[in-house]
Amino acid sequence: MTSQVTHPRWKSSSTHGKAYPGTVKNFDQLYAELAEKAVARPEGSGTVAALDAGVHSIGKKIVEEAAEVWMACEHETDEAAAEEISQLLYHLQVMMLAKGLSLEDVYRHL
Ligand SMILES: N=c1c2ncn([C@@H]3O[C@H](COP(=O)(O)OP(=O)(O)OP(=O)(O)O)[C@@H](O)[C@H]3O)c2ncn1[C@@H]1O[C@H](COP(=O)(O)O)[C@@H](O)[C@H]1O
Repeated sequence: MTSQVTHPRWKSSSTHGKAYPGTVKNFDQLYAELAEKAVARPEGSGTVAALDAGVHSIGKKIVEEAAEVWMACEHETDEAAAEEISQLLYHLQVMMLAKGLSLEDVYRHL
């Protein structure tokens, strides 16, 4: 049987940025920013350093962040859980770039 999860905040929060301050970026915008950095390679970019470290290192970071998401969701505040989830999404995007995968490559499986 398929279980359905419902959460009141899914209904009340905007998915189009209206509920957030102007500085907040969405998933596509972050990917575009990281893709640009991968090419321009600005000094001090953690993304460039992560890409240079390679797929193995990025993979380890993803596993670490995934564990932090799990722990935060079970034992910490919703805010902490949301922050950990954002970090996991970031590292997944870094892996996509390392592998040369576009957003469309991933989205077509959703
Ligand atoms: N959204 C993120 C982001 N989320 C997570 N992280 C990285 O992931 C780490 C996660 O923090 P943790 O506390 O879990 O890990 P940590 O063990 O303290 O950190 P490390 O020692 O492992 O780096 C952070 O320290 C960052 O290095 C991010 N790094 C960058 N971004 C965004 O990516 C864009 C490009 O960033 P730069 O490439 O650094 O310019 C900017 O918009 C940033 O805001």
